[in-house]
Amino acid sequence: MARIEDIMTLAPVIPVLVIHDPAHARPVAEALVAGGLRALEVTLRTECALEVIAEMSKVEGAVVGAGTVLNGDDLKSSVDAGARFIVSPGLTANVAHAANACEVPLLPGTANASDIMRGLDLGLTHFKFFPATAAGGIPALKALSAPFGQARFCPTGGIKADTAADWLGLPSVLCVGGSWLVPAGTPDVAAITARAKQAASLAA
Ligand SMILES: O=C(O)C(=O)C[C@H](O)[C@H](O)COP(=O)(O)O
Repeated sequence: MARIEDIMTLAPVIPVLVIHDPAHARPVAEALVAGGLRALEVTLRTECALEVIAEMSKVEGAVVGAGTVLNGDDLKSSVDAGARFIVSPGLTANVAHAANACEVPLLPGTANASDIMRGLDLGLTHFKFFPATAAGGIPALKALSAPFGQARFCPTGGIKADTAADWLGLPSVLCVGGSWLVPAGTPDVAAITARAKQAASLAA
């Protein structure tokens, strides 16, 4: 089983993907991998998300995970579809236990000290910080990182191409997540690869 830190350090940015058409899965994944982003988070926000996970998993170099995983059932169907890591907007014992049972790395969302302490109790040390900008931005994550020296984060929510580097400058941040790489609509693969290259070149 891979460790979540191995997934988080594949590249400085994890694209958060909302894909409405399974036909877009492979071109989008190929464009992102070509730009240097290998860990891809497919959110379970669309009907076809599990199919998209299966399709993207066929792309060489792609390490495809599921996002918006809200419970154990979501987690199990994502793993069955081929997800190699799991991202959740929050942290519940239900999802953490399901991840252990399925032996899949988990990146659960935390927004405050109590969330992080619940995660530490469950044996977790790597967390999403969500919603990063709305939950207080960089000052909030700096303050939260102080008492939790062992914790490492992937801030997500409101981060864009021009703010990612500031977050990546924090010692507790291994990578950031964001949906800016693949805007809604028919994918422009050249533009996606260009954005991915820019993101991949950021210092983690
Ligand atoms: O769907 C999930 O599992 C989430 O937790 C939310 C997403 O990670 C953010 O919505 C991405 O944020 P933006 O980059 O601001 O679009």
